[in-house]
Amino acid sequence: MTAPRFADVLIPVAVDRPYSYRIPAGMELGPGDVVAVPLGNRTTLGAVWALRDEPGGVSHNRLKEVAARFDVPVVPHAVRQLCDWLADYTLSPRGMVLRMALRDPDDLAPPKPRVGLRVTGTAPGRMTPARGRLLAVLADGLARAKGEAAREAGVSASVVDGLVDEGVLEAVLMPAEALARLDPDHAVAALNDAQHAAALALCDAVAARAFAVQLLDGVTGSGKTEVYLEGVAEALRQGRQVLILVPEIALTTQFLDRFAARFGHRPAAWHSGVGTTKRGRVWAGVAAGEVQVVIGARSALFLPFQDLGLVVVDEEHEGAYKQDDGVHYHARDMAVVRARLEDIPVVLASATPSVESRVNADRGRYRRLVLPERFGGRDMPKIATVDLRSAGPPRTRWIAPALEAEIRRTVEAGEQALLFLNRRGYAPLTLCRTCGERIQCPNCSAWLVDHRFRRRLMCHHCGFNMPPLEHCPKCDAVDSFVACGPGVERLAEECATLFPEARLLVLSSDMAGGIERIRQEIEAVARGEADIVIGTQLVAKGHNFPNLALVGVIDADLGLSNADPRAGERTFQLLQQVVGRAGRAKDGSRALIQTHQPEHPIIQAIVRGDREGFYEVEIAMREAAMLPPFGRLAALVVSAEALGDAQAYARTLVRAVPPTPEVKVLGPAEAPLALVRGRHRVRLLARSPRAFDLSGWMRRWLSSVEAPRGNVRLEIDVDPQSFL
Ligand SMILES: Nc1ncnc2c1ncn2[C@@H]1O[C@H](COP(=O)(O)OP(=O)(O)OP(=O)(O)O)[C@@H](O)[C@H]1O
Ligand SMILES: [Zn+2]
Repeated sequence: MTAPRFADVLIPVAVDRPYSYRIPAGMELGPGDVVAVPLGNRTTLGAVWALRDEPGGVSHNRLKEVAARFDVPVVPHAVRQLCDWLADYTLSPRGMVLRMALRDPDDLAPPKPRVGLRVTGTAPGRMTPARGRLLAVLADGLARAKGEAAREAGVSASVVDGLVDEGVLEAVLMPAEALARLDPDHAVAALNDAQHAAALALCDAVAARAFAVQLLDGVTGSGKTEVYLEGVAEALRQGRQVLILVPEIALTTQFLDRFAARFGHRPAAWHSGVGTTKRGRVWAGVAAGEVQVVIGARSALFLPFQDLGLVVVDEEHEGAYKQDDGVHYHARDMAVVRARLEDIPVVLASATPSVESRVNADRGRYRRLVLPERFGGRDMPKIATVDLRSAGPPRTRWIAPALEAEIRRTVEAGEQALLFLNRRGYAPLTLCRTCGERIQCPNCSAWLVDHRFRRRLMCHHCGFNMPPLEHCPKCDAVDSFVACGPGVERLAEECATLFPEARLLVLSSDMAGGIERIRQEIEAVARGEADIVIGTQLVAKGHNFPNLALVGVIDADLGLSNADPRAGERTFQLLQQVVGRAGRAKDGSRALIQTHQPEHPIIQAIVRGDREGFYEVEIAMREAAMLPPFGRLAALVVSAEALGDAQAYARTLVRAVPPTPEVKVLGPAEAPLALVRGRHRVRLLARSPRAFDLSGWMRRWLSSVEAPRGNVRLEIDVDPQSFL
């Protein structure tokens, strides 16, 4: 057999098809190899998608040659299949999907050899206390990195340099740092019966080495983490790798510590906050099979695991798993796809499973593992509503008397209260008292949010910001602005007035100091170093605050009012999660929910702790309306600098809709967010039954229409989560 002479190479740009190249004599290529190929007048990176004896389509002589093959990990078979699958399903150019699965070979260079210092035996000419401390640290004769030695001895780097100059210390090469091995039996947790049963089922699934989806459905604080860590342990015993996806990886220090307590070491982390060098090492380690467990954000789905044995998706209901720019994909769903391609089990864990996952479990496609009670028999918080229509706070205040009394009681008892308000900044709207003008973003159909800590008015959609105004732009009145509605900063102001003695902490994703500061503050809350915590949805997610006894929801109606078909589900999940932060270590916890509609079925389901009731009603509603998972949806957003251009292209699309009884195309309609970043947005929505190949149909439809021209853009979102 002769070696194939042509290679189809996929390039990580917005193209859907691989290009054919000639393989130069002497070069051996395999599928997934990372190569350099000429493209136009430059050389670009690509991955070998297929090998052939005949070129695909183009005549032989015009074909260019593959320029080089890089000695880096290949894109594994399962990842190539995942790219193909994801591109087909989401109607994204395959090259853009590959982009998420490729690393620049420069970032994968083996780590530089480490240089250490050790004593030579020569005595220093002059002794100082600092030199003495340094030599004492190095007295064992072992080499240490310069910074490490200086830190351990508490001396400056110049002290070290001085001794090197005198020949007292010498530089030596140190062996590469070996990766710590995780020990599946390092500290096995004692599980309760429900945990034990669920863990056994997981371990069996891992041992079976076959595709299966487990929905780990356990109330908040039931100990889901301990359960899936047993699945991780089983995969480690089998010598296989594990991927754990989390929605907000930067805030998972608590999890990393728990993991280390269970297995002896932390897992490798993969997210945008990890530096390029470190990422390159994780990538290479994953490909070599040396990195055993990765905890990562959604992009970790594309890592080149050599022998993946289990995927865990924690907080599977989280909206953060949906990527809403570039390639629109849902990392939970793609985790299931990857598990199927690898033929391994996947665990979806949540206290509030998505309706999709719950329906899959009810239909028997997923196996449901239930933890019905909190670990240690802890009570769920006692939940009550505050009817804002009759028992609300005085004007321009947001904390009703009943909630105020509860907060006082809590703080006086030395426990923590958490006030939840899903609105960043001071006030969502600034209004001119004289003429009624509302201050809007110049680029978006959105109000500017008053951020007093930063002294800026900011747009939450495009990032536009400006200093607070003195004159009204419309009527020129001076000092005429009033802040309307509450944000977390304003709530903090109210708390400071009501509870001047209490230690207040505001947790919001836009705080100065970024993610690192938020991480520290979350740890401080967990240690009990705040009496009243005021937070956005950031605080609702998976944290363990042992001293937290009261949760107050300032405005439960926020998510209920809009026309988004997922609003009900999202509100239920968010409220259930935030209420579930209370009483995790002690009984007697409470939650108060302020609402204008205490009779609303979702609020009622929360108050009564009636999860099953919620799912029953929500599932019936989705089925009646043919909404996911009973029907399929795909959103198309046409945007342009001029509204007319966007509308014209949207109408062109509608005219070309192939007549198909299964599919209904709704729109065009102005998007709820009609203007973003200076672009006008018009939406279409395609809906089909579940059993219909909507992606394939869309591809046929769109290929019959001319691509948008000029500044008109078309964005496609299959299975949309957001309806803005
Ligand atoms: N078997 C166990 N032994 C000791 N402690 C446990 C065990 N299981 C759970 N816990 C403790 O119970 C608490 C809740 O567990 P965990 O955080 O895993 O719950 P969860 O189900 O993930 O909750 P949530 O969905 O609210 O995030 C934690 O403090 C955890 O350490
Ligand atoms: Zn804006």
